[in-house]
Amino acid sequence: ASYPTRLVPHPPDLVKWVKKEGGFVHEAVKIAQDTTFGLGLVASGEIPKGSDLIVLPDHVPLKFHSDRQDVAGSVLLHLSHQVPEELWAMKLGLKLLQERAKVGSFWWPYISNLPETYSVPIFFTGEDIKNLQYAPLLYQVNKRCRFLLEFEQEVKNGLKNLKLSEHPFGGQDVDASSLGWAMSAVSSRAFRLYGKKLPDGTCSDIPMMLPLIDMCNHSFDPNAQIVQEQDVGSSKMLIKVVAEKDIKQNDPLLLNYGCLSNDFFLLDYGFVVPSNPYDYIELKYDGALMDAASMAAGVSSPNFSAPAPWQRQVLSQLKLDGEASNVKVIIGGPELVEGRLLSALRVILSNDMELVQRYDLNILKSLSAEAPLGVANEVAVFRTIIALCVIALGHFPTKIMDDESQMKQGVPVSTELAIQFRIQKKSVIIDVMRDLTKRVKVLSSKETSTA
Ligand SMILES: C[S@@+](CC[C@H](N)C(=O)[O-])C[C@H]1O[C@@H](n2cnc3c(N)ncnc32)[C@H](O)[C@@H]1O
Repeated sequence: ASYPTRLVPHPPDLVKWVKKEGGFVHEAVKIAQDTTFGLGLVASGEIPKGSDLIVLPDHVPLKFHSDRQDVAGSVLLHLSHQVPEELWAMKLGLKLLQERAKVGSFWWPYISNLPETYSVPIFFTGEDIKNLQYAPLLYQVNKRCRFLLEFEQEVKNGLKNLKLSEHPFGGQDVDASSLGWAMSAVSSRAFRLYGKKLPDGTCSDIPMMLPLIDMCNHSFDPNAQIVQEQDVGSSKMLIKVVAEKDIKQNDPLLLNYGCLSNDFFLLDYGFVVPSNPYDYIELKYDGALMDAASMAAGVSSPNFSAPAPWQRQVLSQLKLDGEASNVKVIIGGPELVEGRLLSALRVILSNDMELVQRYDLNILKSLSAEAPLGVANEVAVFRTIIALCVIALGHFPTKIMDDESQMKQGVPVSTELAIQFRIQKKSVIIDVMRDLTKRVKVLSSKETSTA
């Protein structure tokens, strides 16, 4: 359990503040320390399904808004334009930093209740980043770290020579570490909700920080959910948390943050979900790798490196070959084997062009389509994927057993998170291997019983 300290030692009472601002908080909703996930919301009594738990009026959420009329506003807007879209949390983070620095900010009761530190990997030591042992995440972490260092320079340049009255951060120094704090505060707590109605009737999707609501921890089996409603008699939106189930006394109030892989849980929220059904590993669809795997699986002279023209055609339909190709494929998650990889293997391991062309590609992509190109083909496909899994496991420098004994020795929080993360990635691979081994057994018994 970790209990990050808050920005100030004794922050104001958030529940009282939300009520004072015209919001509603169910009398049985309390902030509690006793969860394993830091602070959380807990029911102090029974709450029936359908009850409103928290209602926030429109002016309480913190959104990116910048007044271009004043200099400070336009400086902030200019800086925000330099943040790439995928790092939207940094954009709202600029607003958060501005409010954090402002004396008498409307949001101070909220901001002072935010954690002082975050366990996201941008704050890991170089050693712990390596401890993740998984290249796609290392890449993302390094990208974010690089961005923060470059953005620090942009911000410093943008703030140079400004008068105090024009300074968006009240004259305070802003560096990579404070930018990282703000980005993590937002990525771990903001929700993307409907913004204003656009002229075409659709709604824009805007990130916002929701005071008090963001004290709810995550579960894939939540008992509460966020809903947006039009306020009666006005055009303003209310944001509510509603009980999705009957809630018992002492139950934590839990929201589903999204069906995300552990890469995103760790990068954005600083935690890892054990046995996460949405976790997966990324592989590259590469002819040489596929040949190696299928040979290890007992296929004699596979032709992944030199597919026949009709097979290449299918590969390019699957965007695994040709100009606009995307060779990143995934194993694990709800699909178990990405449809593009499964169908590519089925097609390349078949030499029956006519049979392949009889099928819709969507059927060939589906694991529930039973051995569409024959049992022998399906067995070769599954064995090849199992061999791919063995190769992928071999890329991790340690085994799960080593990881577990390292954890038992007692390690710092960030090392523990890195080890948990890589244990989960390896478990995803092992689970896929187990599942496919079972399928191979079933298929082989079918083959022998029909033989
Ligand atoms: C929206 S905040 C929830 C309130 C937070 N616990 C606090 O102390 O302010 C999200 C953070 O809570 C923690 N958290 C939420 N759900 C979690 C879970 N299922 N497992 C581990 N940590 C969790 C993580 O630190 C995450 O970044």
